[in-house]
Amino acid sequence: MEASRYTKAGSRILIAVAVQAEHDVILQALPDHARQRCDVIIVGVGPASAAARTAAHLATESDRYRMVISAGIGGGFAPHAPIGSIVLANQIIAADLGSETPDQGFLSVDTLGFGRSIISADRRYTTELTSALRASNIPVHVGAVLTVSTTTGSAHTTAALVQRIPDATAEGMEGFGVAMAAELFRLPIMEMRAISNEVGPRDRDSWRIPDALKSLRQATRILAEVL
Ligand SMILES: O=C(O)c1cccc(C(=O)CC[C@H]2O[C@@H](n3cnc4c(=O)[nH]cnc43)[C@H](O)[C@@H]2O)c1
Repeated sequence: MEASRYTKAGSRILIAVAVQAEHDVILQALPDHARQRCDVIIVGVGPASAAARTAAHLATESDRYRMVISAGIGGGFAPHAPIGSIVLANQIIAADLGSETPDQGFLSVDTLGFGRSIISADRRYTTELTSALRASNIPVHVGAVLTVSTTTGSAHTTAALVQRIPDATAEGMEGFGVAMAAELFRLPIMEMRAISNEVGPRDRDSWRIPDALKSLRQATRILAEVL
């Protein structure tokens, strides 16, 4: 959806994260001037919780905002998005919203005619933030960020996702929910993921959460300059 379709003219930025650790990192990274213009809310893990809590927040406050950002740690698709890098979404895709079939593979809700599974991120701010991150030597990749209800945990599912969505760059569990809520209130959306693990066979011990949170902190400082 293009920016011209949005009608709200608030001045604040709403940043939606899944868990407390992400909230604390982002809030601490925001300089004072930016903290006065941003609200960081915890919306829980998964798209349903994220959609419900973001929409509940916006239901009474949407006129205050001009942008919603889904942010947090995420899985990166190799070789595009290594651990510690930042991924910005150009498209936010509900990757498991559809139907499995015995003969045609996965059919998205779009194909089934039940709704849609892709929301475009705000192009202008995503481009500006990408440039600013690159100028600060923070590794950043722009591509599709998938929202899943079940964290991908096998080589088979990873391969199937990449085959279906060749631009798959990162994976999280909240982006599409936050984006649906933002769109309901006609607000532009961005998604920013700091990569903690490679998407693939589940190995929780290999998740580098401190590295990802450090990247999230650095990227948030740059975000504050751009917004
Ligand atoms: O244990 C901690 O210290 C801690 C700190 C920050 C975040 C967490 C989480 O477990 C956050 C869960 C959150 O992470 C996203 N995520 C990360 N990797 C993946 C993935 O490979 N596939 C899907 N989602 C991923 C997701 O958005 C979860 O909500 C723990």
